[in-house]
Amino acid sequence: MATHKLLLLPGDGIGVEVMAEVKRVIGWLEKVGLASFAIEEDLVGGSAYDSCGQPISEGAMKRAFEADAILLGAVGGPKWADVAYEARPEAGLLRLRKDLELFANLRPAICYPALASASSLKPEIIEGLDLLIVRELTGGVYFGKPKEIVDIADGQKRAIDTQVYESYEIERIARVAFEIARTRRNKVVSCEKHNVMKSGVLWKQVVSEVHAADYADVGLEHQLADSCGMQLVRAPKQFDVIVTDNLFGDILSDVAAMLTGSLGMLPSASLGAVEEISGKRRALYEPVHGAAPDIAGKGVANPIAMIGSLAMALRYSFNLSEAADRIEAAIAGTLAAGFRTGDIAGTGGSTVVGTSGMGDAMLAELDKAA
Ligand SMILES: NC(=O)C1=CN([C@@H]2O[C@H](COP(=O)(O)OP(=O)(O)OC[C@H]3O[C@@H](n4cnc5c(N)ncnc54)[C@H](O)[C@@H]3O)[C@@H](O)[C@H]2O)C=CC1
Ligand SMILES: CC(C)CC(=O)C(=O)O
Ligand SMILES: [Mg+2]
Repeated sequence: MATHKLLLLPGDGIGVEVMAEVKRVIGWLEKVGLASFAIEEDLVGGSAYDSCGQPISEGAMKRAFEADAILLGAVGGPKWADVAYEARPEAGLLRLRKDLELFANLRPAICYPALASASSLKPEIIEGLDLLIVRELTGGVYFGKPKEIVDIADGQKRAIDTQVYESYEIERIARVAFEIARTRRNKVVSCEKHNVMKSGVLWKQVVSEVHAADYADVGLEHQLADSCGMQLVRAPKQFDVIVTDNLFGDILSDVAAMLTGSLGMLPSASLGAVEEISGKRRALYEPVHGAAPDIAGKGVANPIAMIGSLAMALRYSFNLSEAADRIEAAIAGTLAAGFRTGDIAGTGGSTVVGTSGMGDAMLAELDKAA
């Protein structure tokens, strides 16, 4: 069996706590012979800043380039609120995404049957929900220049962020969305704001051109981002694949997370281009949520998004679909058996557990099915 190079970057806050549960699942996969890993671990975010004065060290970046895949917990927290902007914890994650050219961020939102009542929406609105947000991850306003705060007249200041998209960036993310849609329900909604933003005008035009040229068999609808947010909470099951830019994708995926019951449920994969000769692609897997300082250190964080991110790594980076299926089935089984962390506890009839208790339940479920 091939041994895969896996870099673990737990990060800060609950990132460390949920990564601890993933390590146990990795140990289980190796124990039963479903996977073999050469594992390295390093710092990112505030923990890296505390150690070396940077949100990611050059050594960690080298390891990231050498890894077959990266698993990242989460970064950030109030401890680093006064750190220089360039060295803030989030800058470490943004550098990883940009330098590794991880332009395609897949954020699936699935409502597990057992959690239909955990959502803030009525069960009938979200039962059976299975949508995928394809978020452009290396362009747009998160990276556009200029990005600054400058002094202007009369003691006033001006803050500038710049939304920049070039057509090749839109084309490649559109292709990812159309390709994936063909393996699902064959429907793409492209989301931008062409009514007020030039980048939205180009986005809509390029997506339409790519569609007409190569994907006319796939359903395509354009929605303005604000309306798309409204539709996500009005009738989320209308969506199959949503393709959108970096900022709108960030916001809409937090909304989609709550449809499934909690931010603690949503995994993600950030993928680079497929290399022509090796067929490999750079990849980083992380939960959609952040470091959750409000619950960090309490042992109550939901590890399912992090464990689901491992399942995505097994599927997308290592072609270990049996191992991925087993983990995803264990997530569904654990929820069906009534185990809940506080964020998805709902009312009555369930066993409320902490982070490691959810890990225990997941391992028991994996053992049961082994
Ligand atoms: N990918 C990353 O590393 C991300 C980092 N952040 C950073 O995290 C810090 C906190 O940001 P917030 O806006 O509070 O977002 P957050 O995602 O950390 O938390 C938002 C809310 O969701 C809850 N939550 C999140 N994950 C959970 C889990 N697994 N189980 C149970 N509850 C969970 C939190 O307790 C909190 O109430 C900031 O520094 C932010 O920049 C935010 C989002 C993504
Ligand atoms: C750099 C991250 C903190 C941005 C974010 O919220 C995300 O990617 O989900
Ligand atoms: Mg976010």
